[in-house]
Amino acid sequence: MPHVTDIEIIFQNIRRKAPKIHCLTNPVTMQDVANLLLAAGGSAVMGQNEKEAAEITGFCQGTLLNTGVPDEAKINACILAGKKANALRHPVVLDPVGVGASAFRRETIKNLLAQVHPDLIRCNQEEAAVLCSLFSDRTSPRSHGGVESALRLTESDVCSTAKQTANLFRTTVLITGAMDVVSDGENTQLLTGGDSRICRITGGGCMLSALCALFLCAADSPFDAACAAGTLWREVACCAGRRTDATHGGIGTFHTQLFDVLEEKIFNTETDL
Ligand SMILES: Nc1ncnc2c1ncn2[C@@H]1O[C@H](COP(=O)(O)OP(=O)(O)OP(=O)(O)O)[C@@H](O)[C@H]1O
Ligand SMILES: Cc1ncsc1CCO
Repeated sequence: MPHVTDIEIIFQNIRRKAPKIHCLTNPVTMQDVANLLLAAGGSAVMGQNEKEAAEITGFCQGTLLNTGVPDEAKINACILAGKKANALRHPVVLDPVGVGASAFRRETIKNLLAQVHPDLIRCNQEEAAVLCSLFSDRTSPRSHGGVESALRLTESDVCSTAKQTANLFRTTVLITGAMDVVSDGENTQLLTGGDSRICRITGGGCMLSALCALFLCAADSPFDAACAAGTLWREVACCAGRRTDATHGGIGTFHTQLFDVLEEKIFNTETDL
């Protein structure tokens, strides 16, 4: 896990650079993703028409390929944006939402991964297992949870899956769930804490993927960025939960508090949360 001062340096870089992220995302969580990036000190440009995707990538600093609610044109736009970002050496984050949910998703995301190199894959346990099965002889999970994970891996299995995914795609991976694991194939880091109420709002993972894209624009390596973003998002959920309890709030309060706490952590590090 990055040292506190390393996280502070990432925060300073974000505040100074205000990175703009080209987000190819999904209509379910699009507004949360845009607001999260603004709360965290960056900004979003949503553009997923094939005719403009690469052009928009060119003036942004990072690229988020969230394949939720896919169609052919959207995946083609992801490929165009991803290739352009690779050519410019801009960081690319892939969030392969529900990749196991249909043959169409498996085929199109496999095609995307054959043409675009993500610097970070942020996914849940089931999505990681399905990705591995696409490019190895690992068997695909037999039942799937749609966009949620039907898998509940042990700590040692999730660590070995993270390492396998990182090695297979020569990248860094952040697998989320009851515990998170970051691996670049050599280093593996477990992240714990948080608040399980995050599973009762949609987009907890989509927002984290956007935060990772922002942190990749401000950290020394994808591994440091993923550890810092994953750790921060769990701390944010924990503080949001405490504040929700203190005001006897429900899941709507928790959702709103995620944005308030994130903004305070990045812009007012002196605040006692
Ligand atoms: N049981 C849990 N307890 C605490 N935090 C959790 C738990 N499960 C997931 N999280 C956290 O929720 C966030 C989202 O992870 P999750 O695995 O739910 O992503 P996802 O399935 O891609 O989400 P979505 O599809 O809703 O965007 C991560 O920060 C993760 O650490
Ligand atoms: C529910 C849902 N379906 C596609 S994307 C999404 C948001 C959480 O990933």
